[in-house]
Amino acid sequence: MTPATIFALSSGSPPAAISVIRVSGAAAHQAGRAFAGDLPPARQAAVRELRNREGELLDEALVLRFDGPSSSTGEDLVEFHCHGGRAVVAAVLDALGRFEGLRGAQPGEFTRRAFENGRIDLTEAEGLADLIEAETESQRRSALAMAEGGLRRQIDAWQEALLSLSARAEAAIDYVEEESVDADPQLSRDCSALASELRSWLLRPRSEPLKDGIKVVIAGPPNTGKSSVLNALVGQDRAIVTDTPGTTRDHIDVPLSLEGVPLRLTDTAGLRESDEEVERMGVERAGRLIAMADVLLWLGESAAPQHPHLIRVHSKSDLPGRDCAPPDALAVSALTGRGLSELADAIVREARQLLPVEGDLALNRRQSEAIAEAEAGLRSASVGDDVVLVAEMLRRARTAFDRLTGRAGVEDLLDSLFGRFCLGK
Ligand SMILES: Nc1nc2c(ncn2[C@@H]2O[C@H](COP(=O)(O)OP(=O)(O)OP(=O)(O)O)[C@@H](O)[C@H]2O)c(=O)[nH]1
Ligand SMILES: [K+]
Ligand SMILES: [Mg+2]
Repeated sequence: MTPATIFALSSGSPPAAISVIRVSGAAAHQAGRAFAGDLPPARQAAVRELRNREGELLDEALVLRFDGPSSSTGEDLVEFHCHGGRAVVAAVLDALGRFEGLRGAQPGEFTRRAFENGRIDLTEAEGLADLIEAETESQRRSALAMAEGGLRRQIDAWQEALLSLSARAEAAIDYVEEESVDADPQLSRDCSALASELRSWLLRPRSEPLKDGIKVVIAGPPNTGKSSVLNALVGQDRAIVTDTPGTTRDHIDVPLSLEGVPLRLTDTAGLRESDEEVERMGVERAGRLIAMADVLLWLGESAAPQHPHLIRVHSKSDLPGRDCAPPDALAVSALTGRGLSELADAIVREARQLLPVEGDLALNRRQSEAIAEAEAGLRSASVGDDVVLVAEMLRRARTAFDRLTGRAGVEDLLDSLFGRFCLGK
C-alpha cells in the first residue's frame, strides 16, 4: 500500500512574512497541479495563483516542485511559499485537505519518510532533532555535524572494515570442511585493532551533557552558605537564605551558562542527622544528587566526598578568622563577591573536561550502546580460537551497526524519536 500523501505548514506559526507549506507523497504533484494550475520544472521556483476547487483565488505563491526519489523525503514533493497571514495559511491548508488522498502530517512525519526511504539514517535523524532543539552555538555545531552525516560516514567505514573481516572468516570456514578451524592470527589482530578504535570513540565525552547541561551540585553541612553561593553565581535570589541551619530542604535547580558552557546548578539540603522528617528526606535527596554530580562544589571544613571533579570552597571568607583558605580550597564570600569569578573559572574548567571537544562528533547514549556492543563482538572475535565462532561474533558486531544506523531492530524507538519533531518537519 502506498503511504498517504501528507501536507503541513513547515515554517513557524503565522502571522509571518512567508509561510512554507509542503506536500509529500504519490499524489503531491497531481494535487499541486490542480491547486496551482501547473507546476514548474523540478527544482525551479515559479509564481502561481492558488485556487480552491471552486476556482476561488486563495493566494499568489512561489511554487517549487521536487521529484522523488531526489527530494528531502524521497517522495514527490511540492512546496508553496505563501503569504504568511493566518487566514491565508488556514485557507490553503483547508483546500489541500479537500484533495482526495491527502491528509495532514503528523509531527516529524516528513523526516520519518526521509528515514524510511533511505535519504537519511538514524544518526542523521537524531542530529536533525537535536539541531531543531539546539539553543547554544556548541549544541548547534554538534547537532549539525551529526545531521550532515558525520557519524554515518564513520559507521560506513567501520561496516566496510567489518565486512572484509567477516569475509575472511567465512572464507576460512568454507576452505576447510572440518568441525573446527583455528582462527587466523592476523584476523585476530585486525579484529582487535578495530575494537580498539571503537573503544577510543566510547571514551570520548558524550553528547548529553551538551544538551542537558553539566550537573554542578553544591553540597556540604548546614549553614555553610551553599544557597548564598548559588544565588551569587546566578546573580539572583533563587534559593532561600536564613541564618537557621536546615533552611534548604527540597533541592533547587537553576540552568546557567558560563562562558558558553551549559550548566545546571543544584543547591542541596545541608548534610546532618535530623529527627525532622522533611529535613531527613532533603538530606537523603542531597546524597543522591551528590552521587549524580558531574562537578561537586563542597562547602565546609569536614572531609569532602570522593569525586573526580571536586571543587572545595572556603565560604564566608569575609568573616574574621576565615580570611585564609586551606591550600586545596578557594576562598569565596557570597557577601562581598570575593573569589566568585575564580570559582566560576574553576567550574568552567572542570565542566569543559566533560564536554565534547569542539569539532569532535559526540555520541548519545543509544549510539554509544550500539558501538559498545559492536566492540564486544569484535573483542570476542579477536580472542576466539574457532573460526565458526569468530564469524558469529563478527555478525553480532554487524547487527549492532545496523541498529546504530537504523537498518535493523529499531522499530521500538522510531515513534519516540520522530515524536520529538515539530509538525511540518
Ligand atoms: N558573612 C557572611 N555570611 C554569609 C555568607 N554566605 C552566607 N552567609 C550567611 O550564612 C547563613 C547561612 O547561609 P545559607 O546560604 O542559607 O547557608 P546554607 O548552607 O544554604 O544553609 P542550609 O540550607 O540551612 O544548609 C545566612 O545567615 C547567610 O546570610 C558570606 O559569604 N559571608
Ligand atoms: K541556612
Ligand atoms: Mg541552603
